[in-house]
Amino acid sequence: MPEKAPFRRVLVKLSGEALAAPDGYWLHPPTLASLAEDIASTIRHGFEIAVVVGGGNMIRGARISQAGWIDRATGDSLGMMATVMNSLAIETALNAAGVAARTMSAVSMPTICETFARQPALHHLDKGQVVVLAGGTGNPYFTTDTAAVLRAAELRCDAVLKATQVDGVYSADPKRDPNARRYDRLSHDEAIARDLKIMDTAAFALARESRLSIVVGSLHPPSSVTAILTGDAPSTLVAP
Ligand SMILES: Nc1ncnc2c1ncn2[C@@H]1O[C@H](COP(=O)(O)OP(=O)(O)OP(=O)(O)O)[C@@H](O)[C@H]1O
Ligand SMILES: O=c1ccn([C@@H]2O[C@H](COP(=O)(O)O)[C@@H](O)[C@H]2O)c(=O)[nH]1
Repeated sequence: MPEKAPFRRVLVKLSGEALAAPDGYWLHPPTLASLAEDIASTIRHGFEIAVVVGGGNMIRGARISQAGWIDRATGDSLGMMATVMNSLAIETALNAAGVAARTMSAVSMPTICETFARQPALHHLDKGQVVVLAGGTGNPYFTTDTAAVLRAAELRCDAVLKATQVDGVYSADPKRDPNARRYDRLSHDEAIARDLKIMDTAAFALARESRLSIVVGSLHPPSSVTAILTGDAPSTLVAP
């Protein structure tokens, strides 16, 4: 059991950009290896980990459909497939780091990975394996933030950790507003009412309904998934 953290089973939401080179797109093997080592360290600290990864290093359906050559639903299908590619890359890096990991996709691809089903996923987690949940919710017009909250609720996680580019939730986007101030803690109601765009409203609303805590922190050193979960790096807690 972790010493400082009040959580044991945590769903880690990684943005797709977390898998890319600092100034690039696609997949960056050294970045993947260091991410896998970070997750391996959380397991040594006693956490049980599920992972959802976004697709922003490859495709976002809303963005590519804006150009007009592809409709939104098809663009979102491409985005969901990007998350499967990212998930398989993380699974590979985790296995190389000595962590048993398996990808389960909401979009059925039986020759490539398991299809997501709740009971087998719970079984894998109970055995201490990392479950990498691919394909978002399996439906267009959603995001992987919403998928993360959905799966965390289904898989009895204690919290979602959104590991991202910034070290918490701010009063405004800190990349745009230098006067934005960071919250240590706020409620789901406050996050929704203040339209704090760190996660989409659907994700916050589902977390509120499921009474699920969301922790937001940075992936950039000296912060890390492990440091956030052990309380050794700053973060914001969104909780009832
Ligand atoms: N109120 C806010 N507090 C903190 N960050 C904010 C806020 N509003 C917007 N942001 C921005 O949100 C970004 C976090 O979103 P991030 O790119 O990690 O997720 P994402 O868009 O879900 O990624 P992906 O699509 O790859 O999963 C931060 O980099 C930050 O600039
Ligand atoms: O449930 C979902 C989740 C995701 N998508 C599509 O995938 C991309 C990538 O996900 P991000 O959360 O933006 O990183 C997203 O833009 C959607 O196009 C989806 O359709 N359904």
